[in-house]
Amino acid sequence: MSRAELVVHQTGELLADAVAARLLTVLVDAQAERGRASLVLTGGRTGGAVLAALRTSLARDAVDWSAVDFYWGDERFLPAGDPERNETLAREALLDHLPIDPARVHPMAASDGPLGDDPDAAAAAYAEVLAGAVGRREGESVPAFDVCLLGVGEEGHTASIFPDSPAVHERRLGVVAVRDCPKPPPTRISLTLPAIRASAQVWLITTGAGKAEAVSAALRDADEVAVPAAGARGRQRTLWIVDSAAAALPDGGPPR
Ligand SMILES: O=C(O)[C@H](O)[C@@H](O)[C@H](O)[C@H](O)COP(=O)(O)O
Repeated sequence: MSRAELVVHQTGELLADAVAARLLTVLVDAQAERGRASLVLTGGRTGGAVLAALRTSLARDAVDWSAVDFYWGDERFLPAGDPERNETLAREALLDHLPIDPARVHPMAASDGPLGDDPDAAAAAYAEVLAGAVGRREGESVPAFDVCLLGVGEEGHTASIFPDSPAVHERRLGVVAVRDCPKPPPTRISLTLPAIRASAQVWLITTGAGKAEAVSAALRDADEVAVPAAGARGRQRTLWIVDSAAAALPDGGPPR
């Protein structure tokens, strides 16, 4: 697993544009190398801002969007189209504006879909999607995502993996149902840390002073059970991309 690298941008707006630019470059390079690319999307404010910045980027169409596989790191287990779903956020901010191949968009199940209101069935179904995905390495049950975008919570959660939760202790399954989630809504589907760690690159993107403690703890190699975001590492690269407020500890010092 790669060591965490810190990238600081002055403001949240600049961060969104800079992550969009960085993402476009990685996707173009992946497609130049093998004709396709795969991206794991995240929910949350910061994740949404990056998608909007991608939509308006002048270089947007340097990517062949019909050859990108889109996945989600987590999803709120709600009815299809619910404004609180990360899929709804991604479609409105970006996907509805791109010439994507609908067959290459892989949302996590909604609570009113064919699987019914059963988050365990939804998690198992998503694990099947990953197991059959292109780009999966021999013997692996999860594809080597080119980039896994992740948000970070103030207490150090990432995706829907919260401190000392069943999800953070999961070592075998790649996708789990999450119940009684401290961040509403309470029921979610989430990739686990082993699934996240199958990624070539993991980018944790966060802004605001409220995240500074979590950023600092993770960059100081906090235990992943206490700070799940600390366990989100890519095989090739792990980037913590934050704004100045999230990079500065209350005493004004840098995170490390
Ligand atoms: O479904 C979700 O809520 C997200 O996946 C979650 O992990 C989010 O990314 C973080 O809580 C950060 O959210 P903000 O960027 O809004 O602070």
